[in-house]
Amino acid sequence: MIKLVSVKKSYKTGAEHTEVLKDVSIDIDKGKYVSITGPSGSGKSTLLHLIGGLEPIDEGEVWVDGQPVHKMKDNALAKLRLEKIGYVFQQFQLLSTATALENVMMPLLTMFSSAQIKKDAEEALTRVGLAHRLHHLPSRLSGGEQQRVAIARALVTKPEIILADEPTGNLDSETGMAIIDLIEKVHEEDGVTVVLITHDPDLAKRAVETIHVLDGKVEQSLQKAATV
Ligand SMILES: Nc1ncnc2c1ncn2[C@@H]1O[C@H](COP(=O)(O)OP(=O)(O)OP(=O)(O)O)[C@@H](O)[C@H]1O
Repeated sequence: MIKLVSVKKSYKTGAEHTEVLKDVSIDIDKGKYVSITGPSGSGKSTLLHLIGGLEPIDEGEVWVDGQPVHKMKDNALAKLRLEKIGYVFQQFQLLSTATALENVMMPLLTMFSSAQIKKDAEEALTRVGLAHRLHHLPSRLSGGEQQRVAIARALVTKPEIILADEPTGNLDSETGMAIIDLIEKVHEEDGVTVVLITHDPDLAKRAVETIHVLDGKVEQSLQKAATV
């Protein structure tokens, strides 16, 4: 489902040149639940951005569902992202002036009629336990509720892949665990491929495989005691 072949990625800021990923190859099968771990600044978010086609690579190949992300033009990439990928971020990234319902309707705006969009968004919010919060602005929701809205927004297009960048990073441990339970439920029920960045070793162990990022290289390994 996701394949990176000998990928290199660096950033230039003024005279500074940071080589973030040096020679990265990974292979994630359809329906797998994979965690990404590694020290701060090691390149975990960069790796997730490359998988999601959010940033260009310097060298190598990125394949998502058989499509060559490294060769695709902006329009084709936008279509791939919309149809295949749901993102969940640490900072929720909700539009503050839009209600929960409007935030979840947004990814669908170019796709369907308005009645269908509203129905799908309501269903997604109901699925994450927020049927009673449809018309709340993000500022009137708790952190955990805001992350549920973000998950509903990721799910509303029925993606095959969920990319989650530290989704529990801004939440207390109990709320964070409820969010992980929700992501795992979606993974199990829908067979969605999940790639999740986490600093928490216990959370990382719940995935079937772990990709550890260190010094620009990655090591992909099976969990010995995977629970999911
Ligand atoms: N757009 C950018 N421009 C310049 N440098 C960048 C950019 N994005 C990331 N970097 C640099 O690339 C390196 C890897 O960043 P990245 O965010 O991928 O690390 P991370 O492992 O996700 O870190 P954290 O765990 O702290 O979120 C860092 O040194 C960072 O400063």
